[in-house]
Amino acid sequence: MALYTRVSGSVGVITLQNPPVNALSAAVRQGIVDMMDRALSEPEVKSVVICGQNGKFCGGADIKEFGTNMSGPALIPLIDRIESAAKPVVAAIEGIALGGGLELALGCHYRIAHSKAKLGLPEVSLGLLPGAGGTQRLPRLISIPAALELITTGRHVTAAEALQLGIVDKVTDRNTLDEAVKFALSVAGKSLDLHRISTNPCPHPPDVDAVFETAMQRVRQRARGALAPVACVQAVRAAATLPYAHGMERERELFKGLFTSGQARALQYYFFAQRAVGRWSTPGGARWDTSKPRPVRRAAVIGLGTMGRGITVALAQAGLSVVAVETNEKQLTEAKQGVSDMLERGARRRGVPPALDKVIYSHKIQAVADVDLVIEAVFEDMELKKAIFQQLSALCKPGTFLCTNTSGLDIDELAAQTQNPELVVGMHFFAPAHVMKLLEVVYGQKSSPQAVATAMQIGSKIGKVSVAVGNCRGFVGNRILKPYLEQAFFLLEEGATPELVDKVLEEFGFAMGVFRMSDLSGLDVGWRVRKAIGLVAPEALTGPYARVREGHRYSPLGDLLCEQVRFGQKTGRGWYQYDKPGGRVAKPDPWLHRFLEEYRAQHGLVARRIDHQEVLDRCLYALINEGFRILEDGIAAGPEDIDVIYVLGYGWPQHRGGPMFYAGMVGLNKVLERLEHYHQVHPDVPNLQPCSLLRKLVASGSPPINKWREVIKKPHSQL
Ligand SMILES: CCCCCCC[C@H](O)CC(=O)SCCNC(=O)CCNC(=O)[C@H](O)C(C)(C)COP(=O)([O-])OP(=O)([O-])OC[C@H]1O[C@@H](n2cnc3c(N)ncnc32)[C@H](O)[C@@H]1OP(=O)([O-])[O-]
Repeated sequence: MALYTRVSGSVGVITLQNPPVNALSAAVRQGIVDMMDRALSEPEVKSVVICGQNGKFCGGADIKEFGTNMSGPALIPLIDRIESAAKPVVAAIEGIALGGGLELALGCHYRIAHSKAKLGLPEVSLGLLPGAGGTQRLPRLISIPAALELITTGRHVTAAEALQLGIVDKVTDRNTLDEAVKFALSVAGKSLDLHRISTNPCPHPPDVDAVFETAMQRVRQRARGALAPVACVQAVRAAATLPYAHGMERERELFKGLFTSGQARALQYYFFAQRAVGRWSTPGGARWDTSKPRPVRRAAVIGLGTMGRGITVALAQAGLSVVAVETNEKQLTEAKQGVSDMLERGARRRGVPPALDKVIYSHKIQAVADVDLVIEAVFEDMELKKAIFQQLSALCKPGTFLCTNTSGLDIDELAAQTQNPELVVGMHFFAPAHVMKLLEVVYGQKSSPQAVATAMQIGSKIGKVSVAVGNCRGFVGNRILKPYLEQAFFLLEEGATPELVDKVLEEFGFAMGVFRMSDLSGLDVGWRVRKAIGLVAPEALTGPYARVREGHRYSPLGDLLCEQVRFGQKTGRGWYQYDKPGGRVAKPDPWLHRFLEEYRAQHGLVARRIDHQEVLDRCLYALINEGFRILEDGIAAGPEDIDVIYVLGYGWPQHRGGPMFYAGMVGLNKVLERLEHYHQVHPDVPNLQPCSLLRKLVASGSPPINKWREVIKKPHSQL
């Protein structure tokens, strides 16, 4: 809807009304058309202002309408009509002008923004390009290089930057609508010739071809198979090389191609999935809207290794006071320097003072006595963690939430060490903790709804996407990782190389193949966990049972590499070789290829040619199968939780939506059929046996992903 009022006698004000972000739904578009007609036909009205209600100009096209039968007036002619109006039209931008919202503003003759407003064309992150003239008008207004950068990254700019770039004519700290009305009065009757952006030529840099070539190279490198960034460059090129009308045709054609691509669907699903995870629930009935978090003013972090330092920085940057505890004096001294450096670097980047005074350091655990919440981030060792939880339980003031940053140990076992297990919850950060957007909030059998709600709230306060998950080995992310890694190892045994497996996964769109990723995160981490749970038995490494554990196929390849102190990048050798310890450029290692050959010979394995499809099928479907088990077990409340975790924490390509969405796209019956096939070939690999929920979904006619929850019915423990 849009509301019309007349102010100061001669200014028609059109207010977009569609909470929460005034998206351009059919009703809003119709409202704008009707109200523009009215403003243009009233002789008393000399100029027009368009604004949005509740301090938000417009969040763009209504994404919920995509994929439905879109009705109502089309956006492009609507914007053209505004631009060609004989009366000046001023956009009063408060809050946001994003996507179609900014395109609407670019159709206006003038733009006034509040100093706190954010502007941008983020369509690329939805698998689209600005399809209502944005790719043709923005370069005409702010130059090709600047427009390319904004459109291909989807970056939001502040009002100050928008002014500098020339996107807006004025920035104000006062009431934006009042300022826009004043401005509209001042420009009434003046020529609009220079202010119809589409009629202006597109300014050419002298080296225009080189500009586009560089932009194309950059997006191809970053895109990892995503179509939209490439199409964005092509559309801006059309602005530079074609007259406006033809450029618009090209924009429409490219937009259509993207709109109907599976990638746009995947990215739009992912957009809503990121928001859906905030509406968390647990099998015990705790929910986001009924569980009240408790305010946290002071937090403590125990253990200042890499994770603890990152968590301290994340908390301090969000304005929380942090007591940072490290009992090892040498480590404490290093951590002080490390945390301060990170805070200073972050502050420089964000143009704010560093939050150095938010952190108090101590080498005594007693310093936590007065905090509201503790995050334990010591070494991944159950006995050590148990001892710390016992101490925390005795030391902390009543009601302090006790959280652990374990990446997979049993939350209930830790909670059992405390007097108040309901206050214990997992907060699993991902390295580097001050950068990575994901937080798994792990509830145990006894975690109270308030503890879960508080951890979720802290997550959003520090800028994370928090996902509430149940307690099991590895929680969601690391549990799913296991069968994926396992398949990669098996493929090596059967004849593949790390290079082949990584190439296939990177071509699929993963940020890094499984072996390069293992080298980066350190092979010793998983080795230590496998040792702790008794999987690494030195005497079994060469014997007949070297490749069997608990009756199932097991690959000791990772263990054997660790025996050779090949821990990955940190030791300069892993699945690849590096120039030096800490080196980052992975090079194929002839030693490793020989080692694989000897290993196969030793175990009577005959290498075969493995094609790309098999690598992809086995790695991805094993992972997806575990995802279905997680849903079946109630460890994740819905497929969105798994997808968000996998995209944000494990480098799954966003434009493929996440593993569960991908399964739906491929077709659940195909996933089932392929798993059945591979399980038949490898009956000793239980992870390839299709999970019963997958069978149930297929038997129910493979419903769309938003209907899966209806099929998942499970018994659960109570919170
Ligand atoms: C030839 C064909 C021509 C086609 C024309 C194409 C036009 C154009 O180029 C395409 C577009 O504009 S594409 C669009 C380009 N625009 C974008 O990409 C902007 C996307 N939006 C954002 O980036 C963020 O939502 C904001 C920064 C706006 C607000 O952030 P925040 O304050 O953290 O709040 P929050 O939690 O994020 O959202 C609150 C609620 O609003 C909901 N919602 C939001 N936007 C929506 C939309 N456009 N729609 C519908 N709903 C939208 C959101 O789901 C959530 O709902 P819930 O039910 O409560 O969960």
